[in-house]
Amino acid sequence: MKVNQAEFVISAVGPSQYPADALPEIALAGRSNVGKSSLINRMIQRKNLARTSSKPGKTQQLNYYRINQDLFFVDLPGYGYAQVSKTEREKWGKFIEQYLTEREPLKLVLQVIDVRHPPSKDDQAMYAWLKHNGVPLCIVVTKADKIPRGKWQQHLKIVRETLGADKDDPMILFSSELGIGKDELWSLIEDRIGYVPPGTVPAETASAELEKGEHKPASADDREL
Ligand SMILES: Nc1nc2c(ncn2[C@@H]2O[C@H](COP(=O)(O)OP(=O)(O)OP(=O)(O)O)[C@@H](O)[C@H]2O)c(=O)[nH]1
Ligand SMILES: [Mg+2]
Repeated sequence: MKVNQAEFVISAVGPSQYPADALPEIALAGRSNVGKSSLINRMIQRKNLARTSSKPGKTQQLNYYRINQDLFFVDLPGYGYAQVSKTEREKWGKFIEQYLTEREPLKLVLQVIDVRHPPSKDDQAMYAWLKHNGVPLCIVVTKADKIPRGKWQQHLKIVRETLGADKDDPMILFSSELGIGKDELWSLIEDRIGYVPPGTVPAETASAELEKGEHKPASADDREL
């Protein structure tokens, strides 16, 4: 997808604040500091539209970013951040669970995992919970630039095994630093939201034209000798 326009829309703290545009939504879930906001910035090629930080716990609300008039990225607060109080965590947990299970325009959750470490207990619980609730997901294994290329496959295997992921769950290796995986992730998102690039002739129109004979192959008489 060509990103012509990307803008921050709202930090929502409750369903009444979710945008009413009915555009498809792609949400990002993952441990605090794993690189969710950086991933959004890389996908839209902006340095710091989604606020990032080397300190965990930066993203505290559901932050909506509108991309063209095509979709929203929804940056969720990171989980597993010990310094947030237990009551606060429970409150946020309920709010996010509700979003993930009830939000109609939500088309895909990107579960973001750090390539360097086996998925944590929180990652495993999140994966199991998403599957249990039938939420469509893609595992995005990020910070690929932090380990040598020769170790990528081995680490991806550990991620899949530790999560207990199904073999048909999509998994994409990513690096916000270098842009690895960006095109692959866009293709998957486009597929899931049924994106048709501008200027494309829809399949029905093309076949209707063929039926009308507008693209009839040249007859034998027309052929040059
Ligand atoms: N080398 C490298 N660093 C990364 C990558 N992605 C993120 N980082 C760094 O990791 C830190 C955390 O990134 P964020 O994008 O803020 O993480 P987050 O998951 O949004 O964190 P919270 O909002 O706290 O949940 C920052 O210092 C980023 O620069 C990556 O692909 N490669
Ligand atoms: Mg963030």
